[in-house]
Amino acid sequence: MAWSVGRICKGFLRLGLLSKQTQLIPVTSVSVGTVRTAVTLPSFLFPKPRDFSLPNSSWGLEMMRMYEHYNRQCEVETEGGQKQEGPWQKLPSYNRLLKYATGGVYLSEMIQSKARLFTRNIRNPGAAFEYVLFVNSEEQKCVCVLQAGHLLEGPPGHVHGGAIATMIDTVTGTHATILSGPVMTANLNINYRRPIPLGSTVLLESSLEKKEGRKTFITCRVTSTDGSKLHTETSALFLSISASHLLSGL
Ligand SMILES: CCCCCCCCCC(=O)SCCNC(=O)CCNC(=O)[C@H](O)C(C)(C)COP(=O)(O)OP(=O)(O)OC[C@H]1O[C@@H](n2cnc3c(N)ncnc32)[C@H](O)[C@@H]1OP(=O)(O)O
Repeated sequence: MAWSVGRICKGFLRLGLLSKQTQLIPVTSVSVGTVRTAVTLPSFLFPKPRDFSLPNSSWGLEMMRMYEHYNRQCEVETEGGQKQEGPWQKLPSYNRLLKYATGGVYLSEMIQSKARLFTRNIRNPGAAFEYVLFVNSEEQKCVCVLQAGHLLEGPPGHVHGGAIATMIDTVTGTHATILSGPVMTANLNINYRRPIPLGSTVLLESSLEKKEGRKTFITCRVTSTDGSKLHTETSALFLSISASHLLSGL
């Protein structure tokens, strides 16, 4: 099992680099007696996975505007007219993580399970979490543009606090993974300052505060897209873990 855990680790570690280099290679693993072996299946058996972070018909004007604002900065033109990577990089988003990680090899139990990423398991576009993440490696920042759909209601007309916490965990967790490799959330400390209207588009901005050994401390602010309204402030602690810790469910 050591080799497959190693590959899974690699998949996690590459998460932050996926958008341009990702080669989607469907690989499965089968168990024969006690020996587990990797089998590459012909790609025509697999549909191309959907990248949920691409625009769809449910995205409103503000969601599109903010998406384009950051997407434009993923590729810039030099004075000589050459295209090169910009300061931001868009992260793709699938409804399962390991299945589509580069070189992804995963356990047979996982193939058969019906597990889906919580934030990407509602098929109806615009109904719940519509979001896209961008990462800025130089500034060690992540930004998420979120359009909160009608199924996320908590107080009438406003977004549920748990749904907000889910998105904060997703953004800071992704950011911590990019910075530190496999991690788990140990602590999320959220101050809810101002409710978020259902259907609105907001920004989640995540910044590295510090790293101390296995600990990665991240802060995250949720604001209106023009930055004038502060909705929540969060400090989060992530602890680096070994992939075997994650897979053994300890
Ligand atoms: C690519 C990703 C994309 C997906 C994004 C979604 C991200 C979603 C992320 C999650 O939601 S993860 C799921 C929610 N989190 C959990 O279920 C974690 C459950 N808790 C654990 O598994 C363990 O408690 C944990 C791995 C977090 C820590 O256990 P360890 O045994 O590795 O650490 P240990 O308890 O020995 O503590 C190590 C250090 O951290 C400190 N620590 C641990 N938990 C803490 C805590 N809660 N608050 C403050 N400090 C804490 C602890 O005091 C100690 O400090 P010192 O080294 O300075 O002594």
